[in-house]
Amino acid sequence: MGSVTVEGLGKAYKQYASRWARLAEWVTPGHKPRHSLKWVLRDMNFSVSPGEAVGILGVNGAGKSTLLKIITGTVQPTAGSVRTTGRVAALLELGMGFHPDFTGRQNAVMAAQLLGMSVEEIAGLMPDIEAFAEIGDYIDQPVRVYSSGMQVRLAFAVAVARRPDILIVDEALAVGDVYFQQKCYQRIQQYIAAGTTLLFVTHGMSTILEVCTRAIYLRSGAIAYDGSPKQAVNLYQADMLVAQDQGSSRPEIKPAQVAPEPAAAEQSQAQLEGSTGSLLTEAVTCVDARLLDEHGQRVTVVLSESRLELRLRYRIHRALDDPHVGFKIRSRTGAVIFESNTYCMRKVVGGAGPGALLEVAFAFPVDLSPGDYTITTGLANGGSAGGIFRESLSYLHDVLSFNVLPNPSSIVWEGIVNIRPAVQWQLTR
Ligand SMILES: Nc1ncnc2c1ncn2[C@@H]1O[C@H](COP(=O)(O)OP(=O)(O)OP(=O)(O)O)[C@@H](O)[C@H]1O
Repeated sequence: MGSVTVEGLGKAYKQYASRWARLAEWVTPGHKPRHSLKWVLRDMNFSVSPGEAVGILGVNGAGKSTLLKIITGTVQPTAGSVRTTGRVAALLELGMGFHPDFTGRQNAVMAAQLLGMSVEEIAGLMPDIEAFAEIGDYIDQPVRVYSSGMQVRLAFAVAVARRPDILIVDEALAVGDVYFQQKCYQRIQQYIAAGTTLLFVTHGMSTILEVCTRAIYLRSGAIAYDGSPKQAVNLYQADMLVAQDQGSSRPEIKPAQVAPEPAAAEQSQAQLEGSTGSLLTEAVTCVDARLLDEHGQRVTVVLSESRLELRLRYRIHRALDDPHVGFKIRSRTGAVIFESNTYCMRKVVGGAGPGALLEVAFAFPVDLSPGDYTITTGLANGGSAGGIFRESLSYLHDVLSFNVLPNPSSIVWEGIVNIRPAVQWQLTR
């Protein structure tokens, strides 16, 4: 179950010198060819065994999407063949196949039927689809009013409602927000552990390294490497480096973007309602959570190696003898990159009574690689040397998110944290 065999695969598109050449070919008797063939995939051979998680990488235009579309049957090959065994679920293009005038629920039913599910099975899975997509009442609105992120949420929820034998994902997750991405990665990893085969296209190198057991590196429509994810990523990055040296495809560096200024309390509460794993008690309310840059501006996008400040405000409703506040930063895949709190930082906030307002600011360097991160915050009472608090009073899971952009003067090449190594060398000739 869940295998893919690709033999002698090739794909060519017809290229015409002009629109008229296409028309001329069509109208001339015998359809005299006026096109040349552009081969975008050439002589591909590989097989994927059940349970493998295969990343497919390559620069823009290398042929990744075309390969996945041929495997899922939405594009026909010009040469060769593809065989799959088992149930395939694919997430290729945004809301692919969704009808804009039908509601999310109707589209979900149709999409699930296309995946081979029966009406009864879909009815049974619908609560799970709704819960996973987290789009609330929008499920009964026509898809044309959905944001692109909502479409991805629903499409992914349907694709993974039942564990497929083969799951094919093409960058689609990059559209969703970081909270949803983490949830998707967790589901993907559960399914891989349960035996699902994964074919995964992404430009996120760390994702390939974290999720995949094997990687195929495409260069100009042909397999340049098939093997360890690490080696594939090395090759890809070496090619990118050459391209950058030649002045092309250098990543665009944008200035820090300043977030609009909504009432932060509303933002955190709204976020909170949608987030799972949060803890709310009547002892305290988090009335504000925001990220500020070096100029005191609210931000959601920052440059690697700049500085950030996390500012939190809590209204305290009952006497607390030893309150402490902490936060953790998580990566797109949900891994905790850093966690600490005022207790671990050897700070005594001091007792507070009902009605008090506690404001805490954590300032830190963004020594992180480019990518998406979330922040989870917490307030507890009564620190202990064992690291466990007497009472946890507020825990806002993934209450904020931010995106780190590459800094042109940064030394980071890949990874998650920038450990700023010192370097020394000696060259003896
Ligand atoms: N319908 C089409 N007609 C003509 N050429 C096409 C068509 N679809 C794709 N191509 C070409 O095939 C090549 C491979 O495209 P493909 O989308 O598979 O690349 P990719 O590696 O997925 O790129 P990206 O990372 O930008 O998504 C590109 O040169 C593209 O222009």
